[in-house]
Amino acid sequence: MDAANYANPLTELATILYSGIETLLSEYNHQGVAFPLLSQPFTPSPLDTNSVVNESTCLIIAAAHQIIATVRAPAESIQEHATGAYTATALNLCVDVHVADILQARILRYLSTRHIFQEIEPDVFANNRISSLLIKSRSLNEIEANPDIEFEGATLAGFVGHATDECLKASVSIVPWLKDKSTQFPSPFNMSIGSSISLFEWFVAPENTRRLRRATAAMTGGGERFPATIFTNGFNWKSLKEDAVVVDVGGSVGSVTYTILQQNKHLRYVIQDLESIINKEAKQYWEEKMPQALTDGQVTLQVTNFFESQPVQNAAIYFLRLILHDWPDEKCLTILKILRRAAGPSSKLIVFEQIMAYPCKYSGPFADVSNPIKAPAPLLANLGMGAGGFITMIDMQMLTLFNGKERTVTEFINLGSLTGWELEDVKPGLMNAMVFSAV
Ligand SMILES: C[S@@+](CC[C@H](N)C(=O)[O-])C[C@H]1O[C@@H](n2cnc3c(N)ncnc32)[C@H](O)[C@@H]1O
Repeated sequence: MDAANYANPLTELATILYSGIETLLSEYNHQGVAFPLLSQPFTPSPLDTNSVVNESTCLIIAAAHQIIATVRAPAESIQEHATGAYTATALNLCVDVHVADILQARILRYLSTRHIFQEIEPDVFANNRISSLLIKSRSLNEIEANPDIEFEGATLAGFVGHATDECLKASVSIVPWLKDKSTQFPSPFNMSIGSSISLFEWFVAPENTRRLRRATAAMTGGGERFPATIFTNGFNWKSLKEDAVVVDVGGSVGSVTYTILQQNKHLRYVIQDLESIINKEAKQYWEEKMPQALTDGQVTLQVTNFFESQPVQNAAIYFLRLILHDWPDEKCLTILKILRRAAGPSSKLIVFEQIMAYPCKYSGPFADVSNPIKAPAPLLANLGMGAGGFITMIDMQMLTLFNGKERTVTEFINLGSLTGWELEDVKPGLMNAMVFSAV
């Protein structure tokens, strides 16, 4: 058939790209805010969570990536992806020797070419909007005097350190682990360290203390990257009566509880995690943020292993934020069964996680929240790198570290129905709030 009969996907992609850019710029204009420049350091803006900005950004990124994949020589695409470890390694060095803070390394040319840092004249580098996020919140003098504070408030530096150290080393074991059908190791990470202890137990060893602090900073701050409304509007907390109990299962320091508590002072909260987290990081977090919540009993920190028991019976709410994705199905079933046994008839379970969208069409239950932005053809249904990039990256990280996974809405429904929980509501958003009732 004559090629001229086909609409050229490149032309359609360019139309999506242009119209996305027009929408984006007109929203900034409308709000009276200048569009940020790549060459300027990052500063938070009220438009960071604006829904028009978010939607047009997803469309622009999806179209731009698809254009690049279409026009770039396929061999070049393969080579760039296959050597992604260099980007990771270069970022690792930046965080480890504080390059974003002092700007000295030659390796910066590699990153500047990928728009992380900028080379403003030969051999002179400066931070840009992207690299500025690696600057730690404490000064280098403060960190030298007290290395324990290195990652305090340094979310992205924490994420880079975690992703480019233990995750990168473990990723080398993905292939041998997948190929070895008789492996005794629960995950590629375990194969890389030659032991079956979980990442969380491994972090407890004294030589991994810095890694634990780094990963905790990434997780806590990772929580802050999601607007507070995901948690505060994910459920009608005001509908719960005075002193109703909310249990944050595997809550780490309890940063989600803290967010919910700010608007719901009428409730009581229990934050549960392993001993190493509860007795140190979590205690420190609450003593700094809200010490009276611990003394007056509004917040209880409780050492609990979610595979073994649930000490709080008949709570109004049990919630799990970013827990199920750490574990394979059979482990999730254990966690959910233990919660179901402790639950009363009106207890609810809330799972805060992202839902994995299919890159192809999906029209089953909760399809609207699974693919919230309608993707115009010829974009992928999950918007490719415009929306599906982050969750598929985290999915690989979960596979590497835990043999865990990001799940589709169907997979969440199935986990619930096997353990006595029925999915009754899903709130859309950057992260979804899935509300299950006990059946
Ligand atoms: C990905 S983090 C999520 C933390 C928290 N829910 C959040 O969103 O900030 C997973 C948490 O599960 C905790 N954890 C791992 N195994 C556990 C277990 N067996 N019992 C209780 N908590 C556990 C870890 O210590 C860690 O804090």
